[in-house]
Amino acid sequence: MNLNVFVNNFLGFIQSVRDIPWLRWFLRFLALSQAIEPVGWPTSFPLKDGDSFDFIVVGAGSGGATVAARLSEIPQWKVLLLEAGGDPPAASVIPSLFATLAHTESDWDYTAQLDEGIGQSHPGGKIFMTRGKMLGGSSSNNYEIYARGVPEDYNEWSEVASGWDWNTVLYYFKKLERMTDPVVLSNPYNAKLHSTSGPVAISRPKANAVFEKINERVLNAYEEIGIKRVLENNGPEIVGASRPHFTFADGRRSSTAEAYLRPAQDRPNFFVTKFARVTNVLIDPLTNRAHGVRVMINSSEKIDVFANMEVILSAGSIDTPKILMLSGIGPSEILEPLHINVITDLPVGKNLQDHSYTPLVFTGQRGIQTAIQNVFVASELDAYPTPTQTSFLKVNSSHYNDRREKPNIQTFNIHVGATAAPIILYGCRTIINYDEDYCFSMSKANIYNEIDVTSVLLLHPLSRGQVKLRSNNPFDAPIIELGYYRNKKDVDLTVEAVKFMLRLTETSYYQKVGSKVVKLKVKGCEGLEYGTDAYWRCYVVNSVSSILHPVGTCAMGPDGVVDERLRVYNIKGLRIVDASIMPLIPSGNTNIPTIMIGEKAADMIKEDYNFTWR
Ligand SMILES: Cc1cc2nc3c(=O)[nH]c(=O)nc-3n(C[C@H](O)[C@H](O)[C@H](O)COP(=O)(O)OP(=O)(O)OC[C@H]3O[C@@H](n4cnc5c(N)ncnc54)[C@H](O)[C@@H]3O)c2cc1C
Repeated sequence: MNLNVFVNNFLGFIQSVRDIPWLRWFLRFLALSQAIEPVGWPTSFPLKDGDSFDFIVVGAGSGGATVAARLSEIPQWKVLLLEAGGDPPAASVIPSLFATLAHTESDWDYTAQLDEGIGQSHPGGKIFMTRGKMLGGSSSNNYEIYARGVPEDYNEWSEVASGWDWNTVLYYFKKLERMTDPVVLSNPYNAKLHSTSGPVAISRPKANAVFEKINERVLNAYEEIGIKRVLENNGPEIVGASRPHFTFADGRRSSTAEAYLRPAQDRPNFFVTKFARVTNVLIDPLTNRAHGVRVMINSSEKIDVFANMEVILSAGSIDTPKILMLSGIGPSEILEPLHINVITDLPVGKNLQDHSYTPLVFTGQRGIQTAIQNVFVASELDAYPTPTQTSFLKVNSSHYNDRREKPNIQTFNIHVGATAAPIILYGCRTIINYDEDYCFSMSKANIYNEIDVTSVLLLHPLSRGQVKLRSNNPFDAPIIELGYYRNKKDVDLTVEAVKFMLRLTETSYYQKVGSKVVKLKVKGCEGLEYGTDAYWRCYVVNSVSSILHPVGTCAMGPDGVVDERLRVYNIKGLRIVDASIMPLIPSGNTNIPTIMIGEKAADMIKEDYNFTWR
């Protein structure tokens, strides 16, 4: 047993007795020490020009690491996994440090564009579109919120792609999951939806007493405005509020690098090459068969490697469409002006859906004593750094004429003690790219007061964006048009949800502390009277940002890019396994649905080659 395995097992034990304060501190120390030690990740296979494999998987993220590791369970298959980045750094492994990963070498550091007149509080209408560039992809730098979506999401998928209904995908949600929360497991209604034997570790560790008290306060306030409290957000009740579960446990992030690649790395038929950036798929012009990929190794050497059976693209919702278009698969109106030969005209890059959000900031208690909670952030090194609550709700959807049984809004709240203003300013400017006026008005509110930053997320936008090529140079970043609010009904629903959440100031705790909604300086809304309908409409339009869930750019379905078995139309030997295949964005965060896609894809591929694996 190596040191990491031993330490992980030990941490698991300590997690179960973590109410004892000195043990908790010991746990944090160990979490940090094992993250710093860079052992346990797969070593990089030295790829050579002309090498051949059975399957080549491009991108080791939520979808790619999962499908590659599962395919390598068949000993006869030689599986190559190519990843443009390297190992996850310590800040990825330590659960509380995710915010420090933006703009590092582990981030693609893309910028997304808003349409003119939308999101004017972002200089130039630009939003930083962080994507993980390392083993585990965005599962290694995301914010670790655990969400599956609701049954209706997948039943709707199955209307365009058979075999993706809830009952089928639930099997894979359970297959991937190692639920460690005793509260969920001890309730029979909830427990039956969960599993304790999958690779992705899920927890909701008890926080310190100060955080717990704050969580209670916020959840009570939610109840007062009519959002009921539920045991968990992935249980039988599809609307309601709770503390979320997280994709970490035992002081360590459970990315797909951790959950799938580390356990599979010693298989003799499994090869992982890091710092290997694929520029295009090699397609035989006579047969339209994908037979390999062109790869840039260590930013210097360009080589071709070959796939006897299939190439699987798992580069994510931004890079998979980019690679396809550079390979001649995509809309002719984009490829032809760039002098790319069109092999097949498919709606690649279209149908981009994302969860946009509008932040609301509420002031809480005033006084230096509220700064105390910031001290406790350090004590949550192995867990979540702030008190955090999430809720799923269905606000009046008359504008949508929507009868579907699913939530249409998610809220995500982080509570920050007073005097964290410099950190708020940093996050607001550097991570999200709001302008100075906006960020100063937010951080100023926190100098003497604690604040709640409540993001109101639109779960099922009708608007669509698009990923386009900037040029035919594979090293140029693509154009990412988020397309928010192209359909005005999305504005209507968000305004309605924002107004609903404003009622928090009427609840007992918020009243007691004299809570106010912070008047953020939103560009474009200067002349409007605060609190009017016109004001909130302007606020929603111009303070919008991205929760970083782009999906759907290579959608599954008859009008899309892949069929229900994820095979690219008109091309043999080419599949897509990542968030880009989602025909509709689910009711919640997108990491776990993407891992589910990886699990199901692996089984479908095994079936297609007559290996049944259930
Ligand atoms: C900052 C952030 C916070 C988020 N928070 C949450 C959250 O709290 N909960 C949640 O559920 N979801 C969250 N998400 C979303 C979720 O993580 C993603 O939807 C999911 O990881 C997407 O998986 P994927 O496989 O499609 O892409 P990725 O996981 O991004 O994987 C793509 C992989 O392909 C590699 N790649 C790309 N191009 C190439 C190339 N040309 N050659 C070789 N390799 C390449 C990339 O480096 C990457 O490793 C967040 C995302 C981000 C970025």
